[in-house]
Amino acid sequence: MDMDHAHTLSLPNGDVVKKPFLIGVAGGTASGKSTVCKKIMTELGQTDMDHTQRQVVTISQDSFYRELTAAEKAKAFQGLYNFDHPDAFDEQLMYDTLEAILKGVKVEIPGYDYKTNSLDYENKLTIYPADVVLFEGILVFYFPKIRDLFHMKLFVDTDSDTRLARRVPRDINERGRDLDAVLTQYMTFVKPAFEEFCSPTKKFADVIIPRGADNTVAIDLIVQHIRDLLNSQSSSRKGSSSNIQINMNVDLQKNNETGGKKSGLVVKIPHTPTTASNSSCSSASTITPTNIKMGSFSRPH
Ligand SMILES: Nc1ncnc2c1ncn2[C@@H]1O[C@H](COP(=O)(O)OP(=O)(O)O)[C@@H](O)[C@H]1O
Ligand SMILES: O=c1ccn([C@@H]2O[C@H](COP(=O)(O)O)[C@@H](O)[C@H]2O)c(=O)[nH]1
Repeated sequence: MDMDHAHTLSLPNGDVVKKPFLIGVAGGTASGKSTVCKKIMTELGQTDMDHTQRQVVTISQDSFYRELTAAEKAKAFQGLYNFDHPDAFDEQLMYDTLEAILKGVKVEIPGYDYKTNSLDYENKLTIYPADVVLFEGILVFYFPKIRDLFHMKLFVDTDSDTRLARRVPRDINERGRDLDAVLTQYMTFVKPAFEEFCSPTKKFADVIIPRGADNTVAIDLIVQHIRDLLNSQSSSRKGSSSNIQINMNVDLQKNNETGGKKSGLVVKIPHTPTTASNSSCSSASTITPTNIKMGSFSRPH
């Protein structure tokens, strides 16, 4: 199989399949990862579209939890199972599935039933070859092999009080939990695991989104970037030989240096976009006001 440097794969039989652009979306529990992904899909007009026709799809890391034994399930019901430890996930299956998606293969992924703490094979999600795939979850940047598959990495950064305040009612109302179990699980596993495994992965992000889905500036920028990407893909399918250029390495952190008074942005755009991966943006023009620092990076492979 011949893999070109743009966005398609040429199969030995001459067929050409899409090679998706893979975006990882990490962040603590209830930080707003799914909501951010939904907003991105909606703004791109994808949610009303037949799922076989979508150019952007979202999958959840929760679909890769390991099956629990009966004893583990009994613990889980009392909030005494650690779903926030990396070992709770099937890393190999996650990797193989993302690899298949990147090769343009149609894959089936189970849903997840939080009420029974188990994978839901009745509600499988079929992922058709798509242009952009969003993969969201608490530990999507934890595993180095998986982290390296992403072409772009977003971290949804919502403060822990807000996250707890969202998680408690969500787990009670939507995930069938009682208050005692939710708080026990949070204090025993969720909070310590966030500090140990999730929060340190923020440093791998290309874009940090403070306040999650409320941050419309960040989401609009990301959406615009994806639009540019999809446009460049469709023009390249029409015959252009240019690679996809990604001219963002955005750090959407609060601007503390200005004491929060000036919530401006600094957008640096390279004069001449290059394909050098992780290259710094030394000769850049500056657009203000913004609190975004942009470098440039390009699609790996
Ligand atoms: N910006 C927001 N304002 C208010 N509630 C929100 C916001 N973002 C998410 N929520 C709510 O918080 C809960 C967790 O959000 P979700 O997007 O599912 O987070 P995650 O995918 O990170 O667990 C959900 O009930 C959701 O409706
Ligand atoms: O059976 C389960 C599986 C997962 N969890 C908790 O879910 C979150 C991850 O989902 P978010 O949507 O990112 O919150 C994780 O913190 C697990 O503790 C669960 O409680 N039960």
